[in-house]
Amino acid sequence: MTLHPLVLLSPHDSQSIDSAFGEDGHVRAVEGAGWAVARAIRARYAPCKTVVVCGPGFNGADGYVAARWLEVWGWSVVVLAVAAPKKDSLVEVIARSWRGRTFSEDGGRIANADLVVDAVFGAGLSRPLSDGLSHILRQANRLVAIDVPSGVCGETGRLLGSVKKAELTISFIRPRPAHFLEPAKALCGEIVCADIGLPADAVNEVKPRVFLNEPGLWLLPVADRGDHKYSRGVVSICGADKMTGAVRIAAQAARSSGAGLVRILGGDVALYRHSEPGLIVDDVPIGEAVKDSRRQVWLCGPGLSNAEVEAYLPQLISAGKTILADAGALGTGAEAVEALRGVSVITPHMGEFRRLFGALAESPRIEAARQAAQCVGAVVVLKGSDTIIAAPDGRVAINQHASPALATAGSGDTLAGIVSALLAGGMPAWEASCAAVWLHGDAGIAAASEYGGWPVVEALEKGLGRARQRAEKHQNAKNYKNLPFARL
Ligand SMILES: NC(=O)C1=CN([C@@H]2O[C@H](COP(=O)(O)OP(=O)(O)OC[C@H]3O[C@@H](n4cnc5c(N)ncnc54)[C@H](OP(=O)(O)O)[C@@H]3O)[C@@H](O)[C@H]2O)[C@@H](O)CC1
Ligand SMILES: Nc1ncnc2c1ncn2[C@@H]1O[C@H](COP(=O)(O)OP(=O)(O)O)[C@@H](O)[C@H]1O
Ligand SMILES: [K+]
Repeated sequence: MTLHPLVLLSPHDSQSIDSAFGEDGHVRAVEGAGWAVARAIRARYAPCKTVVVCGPGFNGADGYVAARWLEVWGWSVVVLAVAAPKKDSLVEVIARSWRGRTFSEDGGRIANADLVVDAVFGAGLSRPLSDGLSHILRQANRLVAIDVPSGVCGETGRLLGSVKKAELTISFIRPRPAHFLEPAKALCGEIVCADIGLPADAVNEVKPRVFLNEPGLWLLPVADRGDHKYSRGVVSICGADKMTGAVRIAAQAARSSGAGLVRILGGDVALYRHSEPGLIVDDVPIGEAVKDSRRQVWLCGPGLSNAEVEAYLPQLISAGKTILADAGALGTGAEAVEALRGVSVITPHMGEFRRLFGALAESPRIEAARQAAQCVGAVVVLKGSDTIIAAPDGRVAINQHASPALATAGSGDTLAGIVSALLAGGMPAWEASCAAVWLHGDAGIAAASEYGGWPVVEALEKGLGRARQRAEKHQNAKNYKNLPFARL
């Protein structure tokens, strides 16, 4: 068994791996890690005056090994040991293998260095970085971080103190969630992940819950000769009377991402009937429509007022439909959360999330999404530049495949349409949501390149067919390409 290439290692996973290494294996792992750091640096910088700032734990140990290699290769290196390793510890043994110049006080060396390597603390930081340490690192002109810039919580991307931005961050085995979560993401620079080998026993011990959202994490159903419109899936959308644009955008997105049939029920029926000819528009009571067993998947929320949501949502839930609740269906407070029980997916942006879950919105986004998913019993797609897709069973995907071109009104309706189409195509809720976020991002990237970075929302749906094609091509690939980090 191997560790899935899209796993992101939490500090807890990392500790499981470390315990599987045993003492000898751990020394080899640190040697491998330090060597990888030195190689990544040598590949990017010319030999220069370098200070490696080492902390008391294994992050520091990686730093001592990297210092040793850089010096072997003729670099001018000094170590600044900001905290000594614990007496008689493995880190102390590894630190002794560094025979070069070592200082315990900065004495202006950092400010005068061409390059500073931050080997102070790793991803499992347990308490805030002291002001003294942040002050030392902040003086660096160019900084390379080992594992994470010190002060970053590897699990959540939260900052535990004032953190200096790195140009390059080198991590091991698999990247950390923090590398792709704001605010830490913006401070990591280029991410490199080095393969330092994995003890055989470790794979069974690691129970990964966090993944990078890329094709291969999920499988889209592929077109089949025997397809018919019902096998491709039917999406029904609750029609709005006033904000009709949101409904039409969602409907077009669902059609463009593979739904066999898209129907709008109610709202401004006359207007919908005069919009796109490929839509079916129904003017029957919701109680009637839910009796049709082919209409299992419903999108409820885009463009809807509170009163409209109240007229649709309870009936859909009691009919046992597969529901995506978005926008208008994401009301305020505990009652609104209660009203959502029974839906499969919710897609809040941060404002909607705060409205629904109040104080939970102050937690780091990954924690907030995970807890909200457990609370509602639905997949939570917490939208943003680092969209998080959390399942009630604790799985979380972090999406990087996106573009700021998506920051345009109606873009969320497009996403809701895509998720609905994939649910109707038979994908489970978490996989459908992850895949939809990726397709949405891919369409955004393509539209940005076609329209110089500033596409209107209608441009997104045009890119969805191609986005799906790209995902289908990559989802079976064994060697993952185009990932948002380099491999070493
Ligand atoms: N499996 C892998 O992925 C591999 C990982 N590797 C490397 O191991 C690194 C993780 O090592 P690590 O566990 O020793 O943690 P690290 O941060 O170096 O030190 C913790 C020490 O710092 C202390 N301390 C904490 N916070 C503090 C604060 N604010 N202010 C002051 N002190 C503070 C803390 O004290 P304590 O909380 O115990 O009291 C403890 O003594 C990882 O980042 C990577 O570089 C590779 O070598 C090989 C494979
Ligand atoms: N800077 C950004 N980078 C990547 N994606 C973004 C960015 N800004 C917004 N998005 C995406 O665009 C969509 C906007 O959704 P939403 O705020 O609901 O818009 P609307 O309500 O206008 O349809 C979300 O999927 C979000 O993740
Ligand atoms: K570090």
